[in-house]
Amino acid sequence: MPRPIVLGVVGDSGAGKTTLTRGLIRVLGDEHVARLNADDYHRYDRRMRREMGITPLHPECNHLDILTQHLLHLRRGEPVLKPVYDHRDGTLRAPAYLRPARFLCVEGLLSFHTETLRSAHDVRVFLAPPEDLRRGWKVTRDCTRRQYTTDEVLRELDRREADAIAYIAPQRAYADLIVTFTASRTDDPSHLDADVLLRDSLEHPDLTPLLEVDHGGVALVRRGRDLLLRIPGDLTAAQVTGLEESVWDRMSFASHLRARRLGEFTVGTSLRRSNSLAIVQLIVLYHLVTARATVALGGDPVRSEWSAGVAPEPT
Ligand SMILES: Nc1ncnc2c1ncn2[C@@H]1O[C@H](COP(=O)(O)OP(=O)(O)OP(=O)(O)O)[C@@H](O)[C@H]1O
Ligand SMILES: O=C(CO)[C@H](O)[C@H](O)COP(=O)(O)O
Repeated sequence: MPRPIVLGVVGDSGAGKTTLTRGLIRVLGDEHVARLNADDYHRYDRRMRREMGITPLHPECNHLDILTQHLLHLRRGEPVLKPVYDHRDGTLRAPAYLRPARFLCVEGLLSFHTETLRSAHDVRVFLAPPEDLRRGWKVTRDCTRRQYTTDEVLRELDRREADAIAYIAPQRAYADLIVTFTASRTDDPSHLDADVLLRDSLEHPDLTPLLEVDHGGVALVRRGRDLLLRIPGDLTAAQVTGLEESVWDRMSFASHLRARRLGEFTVGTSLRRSNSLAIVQLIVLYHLVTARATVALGGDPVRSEWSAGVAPEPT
């Protein structure tokens, strides 16, 4: 069996890593995806972190060495016995087996922190929503699913600020795609705009022909060696379908995946849908299935390291 294709999704807590990944797993099929959440590699539980005054964003608060070993095993197609962190009450639990599959989706706060970690990923995505949006997302999520009060989440966010700047933000320089959802036209979370910086470290789908057709304000702008794709949150259903069809047409070898829906997310416990999220997920999906096709034919996905570590221009 060809080796698994490894997707890394990095961003601060509440930035949307699980939301992006969940849709991809639905489309690829649960049975074909091994999912690794790097939160499981926290060195200390919630109570110990509080007593020690350390935040989960600090590299010392995580077994990054073990995470690295496990990623390399999984990438070679070997199972691992991984630690388990339970977000419902902030405790460490008994370890669990994770078996490799066609794709490995890794969500993490610090998965691009070292060169060895970075090079274990075929596709690297960094999520960078504006702070006010992320804080709102985290408060709602932590209060509904992680047993926190609003005051506790806000205090915790303040405590983490320095580590977020020191350790989370610098990782964006190593991503192939940097995604920023913004509430510029409306606060409705189903209609957020999305900016996707397509860095030249990967060969992205050629989206230029799309822009010859009117896709309702979708724009592709050059940013140095990179391209910025701007997706307005208020596209009509027909415009979205046209745009999605154009990307699907560029991955005809994955047409069997086409029927499933992308773009779903939750607010608290209610299920919603976002077209801009669906389009972002489709672009990531393009990279996963393209890399898979390359590996299946005995090759290795091509990566240009020219821009790795070079801070991208601001959007
Ligand atoms: N693209 C999006 N559009 C609308 N809402 C979003 C989007 N991404 C995330 N959210 C909201 O933010 C919440 C938190 O997102 P999510 O759980 O995916 O973040 P995360 O990065 O996985 O967090 P953590 O690292 O803390 O586990 C979601 O439950 C959802 O309400
Ligand atoms: O930054 C986070 C990523 O999910 C979490 O806050 C961290 O993993 C600790 O979890 P919890 O707040 O549930 O104790």
